Amino acid sequence: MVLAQLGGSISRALQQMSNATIIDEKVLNECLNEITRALLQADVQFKLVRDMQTNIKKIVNLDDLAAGHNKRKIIQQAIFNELCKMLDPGKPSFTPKKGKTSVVMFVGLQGSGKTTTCTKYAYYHQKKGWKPALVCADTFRAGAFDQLKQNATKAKIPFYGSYMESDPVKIAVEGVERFKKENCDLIIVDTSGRHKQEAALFEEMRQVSEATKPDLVLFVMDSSIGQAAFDQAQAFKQSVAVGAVIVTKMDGHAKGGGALKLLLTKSPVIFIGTGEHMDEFEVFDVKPFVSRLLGMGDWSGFMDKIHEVVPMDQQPELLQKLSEGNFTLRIMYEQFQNILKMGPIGQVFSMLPGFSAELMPKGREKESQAKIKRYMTMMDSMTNEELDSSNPKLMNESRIMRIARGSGRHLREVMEMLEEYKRLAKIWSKMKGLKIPKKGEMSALSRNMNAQHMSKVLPPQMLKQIGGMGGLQSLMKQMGSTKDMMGMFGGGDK
Ligand SMILES: Nc1nc2c(ncn2[C@@H]2O[C@H](COP(=O)(O)OP(=O)(O)OP(=O)(O)O)[C@@H](O)[C@H]2O)c(=O)[nH]1
Repeated sequence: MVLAQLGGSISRALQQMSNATIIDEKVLNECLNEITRALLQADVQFKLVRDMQTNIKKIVNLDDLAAGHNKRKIIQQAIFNELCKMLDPGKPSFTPKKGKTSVVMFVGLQGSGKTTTCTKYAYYHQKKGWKPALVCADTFRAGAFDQLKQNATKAKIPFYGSYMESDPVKIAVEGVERFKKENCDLIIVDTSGRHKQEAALFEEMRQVSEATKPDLVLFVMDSSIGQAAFDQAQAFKQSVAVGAVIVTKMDGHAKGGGALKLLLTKSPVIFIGTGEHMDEFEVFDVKPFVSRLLGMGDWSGFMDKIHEVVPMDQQPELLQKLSEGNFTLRIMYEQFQNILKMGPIGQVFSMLPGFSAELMPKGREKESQAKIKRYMTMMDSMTNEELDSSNPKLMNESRIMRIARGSGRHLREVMEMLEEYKRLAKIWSKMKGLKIPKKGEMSALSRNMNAQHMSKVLPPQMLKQIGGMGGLQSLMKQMGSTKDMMGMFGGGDK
């Protein structure tokens, strides 16, 4: 991920501050300078960074803080809040409603990932029960219709386009009309990204927009081209009313942290593209994003993924088992299955408490995926009794040898897998008693979650940093919602 380096620098600065015995002006300044350096290197505007620093210093007035105050906690929270504030454009964009027809027009220069993103956007909604459809109004690039057709067919999404017609406005109107008649609730119009002359492209965008009257115009921005993407956005905004932005190729490394700057656009960023595949596409939500940027996990994102991929009828059972705190090998097996199903493994791992660092080192996704598959093969050689037991003593030497023989793996590998199980079981046992919300009931987490649970889930070091139970309780009160808390601290036990 492009931003991993930036996130690493910021969390290192926070960690260094936390390690200091006394938090004084010097320690605070060092921490803020480190963060400032990291943000400037990430190409964030100087003024924004300076304002952020001033705000944090205003909130964290060390002289005014009585000795009893937990300074580390206050500083960390101020930094988290300021980063969120910096990334939040404030005004939400138009949001299509399921069951009610909306037309969404995609604009962006050729190569930005527009056609791919159209399909990802359609597929994302289709998985959530929408009836999307794709219209190819790019008549300039030969092959544009074929590309859309191929993507749409793969995802089983209806599409419209023409090899013969050269007027994009005509095709756009025909496509939109047809899919309105077919009661599609999300009609996506893909447009051209190139013309012989730039002015002609913008004129075409204006005409397609005027004729189809889109409810939302989405600008697709390529994160790997840095500043140039901004200038493009400005040019498009002059011809059509861009309502929101999708930033693509956030998985690349080309422009380093420059991608963070792209998230600071005046139009809200609503999704990010994180790979070439259909499901490498994520909702962009500021708080969980910042929390992941700082390496703290994203509990709510993980819950959403669970709801997305685990069959409805199996969800209550799995969540119930997890909340009982009996983490058996079978549950681990099922979780591995789900992880593999969830698609891009790297995306999911960073959301899971306890899974991220050990099992899934950054940049070694393929290796980790292979490791999971290996673990699953070994578990295939286990008996039901072994899979359903949460008693670690059951796995004696002769059982381990049998499993190794049965799966054709080394004894050492079986032991490694069992160690991994023990590590995860320890983390998940701390979730015992936690009521896990049903689909669409994220707020229930707030009601059901209390500081007691949180204190069990948090790494002890982090709990100490926020001032133990007392600090945690007041922090939760201040934050108002435990969803945010879980977003912030879902990183789990390390
Ligand atoms: N790594 C990565 N590649 C992406 C992402 N989104 C799109 N791509 C790739 O970017 C390239 C260009 O994507 P297209 O969808 O063809 O680009 P386009 O903007 O539609 O181009 P035109 O149709 O000519 O306007 C393709 O190789 C895509 O697979 C992303 O999020 N990450």
